[in-house]
Amino acid sequence: MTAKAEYKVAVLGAAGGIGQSLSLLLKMNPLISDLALYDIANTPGVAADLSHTNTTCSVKGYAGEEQLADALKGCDLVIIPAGVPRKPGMTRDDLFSINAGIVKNLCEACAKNCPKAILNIISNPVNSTVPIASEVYKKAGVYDPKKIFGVTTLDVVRSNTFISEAKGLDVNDVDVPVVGGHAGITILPLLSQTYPSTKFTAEELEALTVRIQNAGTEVVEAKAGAGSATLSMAYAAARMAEACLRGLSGEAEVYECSYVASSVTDLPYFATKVKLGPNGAEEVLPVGDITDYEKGWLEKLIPELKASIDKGIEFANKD
Ligand SMILES: NC(=O)C1=CN([C@@H]2O[C@H](COP(=O)(O)OP(=O)(O)OC[C@H]3O[C@@H](n4cnc5c(N)ncnc54)[C@H](O)[C@@H]3O)[C@@H](O)[C@H]2O)C=CC1
Ligand SMILES: O=C([O-])CC(=O)C(=O)O
Repeated sequence: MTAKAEYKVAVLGAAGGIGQSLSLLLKMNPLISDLALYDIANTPGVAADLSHTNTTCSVKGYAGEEQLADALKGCDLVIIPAGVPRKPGMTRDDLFSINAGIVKNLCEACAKNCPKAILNIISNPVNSTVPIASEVYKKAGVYDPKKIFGVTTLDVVRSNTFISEAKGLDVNDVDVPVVGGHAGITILPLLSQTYPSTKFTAEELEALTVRIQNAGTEVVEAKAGAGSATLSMAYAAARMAEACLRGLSGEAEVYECSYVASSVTDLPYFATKVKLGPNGAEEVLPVGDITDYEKGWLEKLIPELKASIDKGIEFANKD
């Protein structure tokens, strides 16, 4: 099925490291008719630059809070990579003090100007920023749990890459579900569910699991103070955006792992595979059969993820 270019997508934080690369990938997506690039500054330049590429999508830059409403009006999908990235030695939770307020303000504007749009939240700590966004939408009376997604696609992209390299598989065939959240031990790759079915030794399991959990830090350390993953994140966010738009367009059987409102565990938010459709998250799939090794990680991650969720909910409701 070939869907037409008919969707308006906004990127909030579009002049940043992720924002610029992601905007380029979105400009190449045939499903998108209008791309709105918003940031506190520099988006007119990014938009002028991108507007010279000969793809169908039209692009416009919006800079400063007074232009945010116009950027959001009529949007089908809003992607949020606004906020500060990590430096070596920091955890994602160390970004909370700055990014929580940024995400809260941007989500207030989304709830007002495009309440029915799908939200893809990239800004860290995702484990807390998704609960913040949801609380903002509840307060505004427009909450729809099917529409708010924490972007954890990079964890899947990394798992597919590392496992295909370790096992000599064609990376295009490999699919590894990643559940839980998006920080340290809350990232739980389910290697026992690797497609195609693959056997791992205990040592391989431990090394791959820990590498996937620390892959963000691997990039932060390699960039040595110049930020965190931007190119691989833009690639992953473009993949998630495409899945959301294919779902909206009515395409059947579109799935991605994402951190969403969930009743799969006792936690109110949890990442598992999600079926995407015309209303957003049509179905949140269960964790499925997991090994004792994976159960051990799952037990360990629950209290940490709960604390991050509670922190986000408390922040959003504090005044
Ligand atoms: N979910 C995930 O898997 C990943 C998440 N991230 C997160 O994405 C975020 C962005 O990372 P980068 O692009 O590398 O950072 P960056 O610093 O290069 O870009 C961030 C952009 O946000 C903008 N910004 C700040 N306040 C804003 C506001 N109120 N409204 C609109 N824009 C605003 C800045 O002007 C800047 O252009 C970070 O929080 C980072 O931790 C990064 C990689 C992976
Ligand atoms: O590690 C970071 O701070 C950025 C991020 O979320 C990732 O690369 O997975």
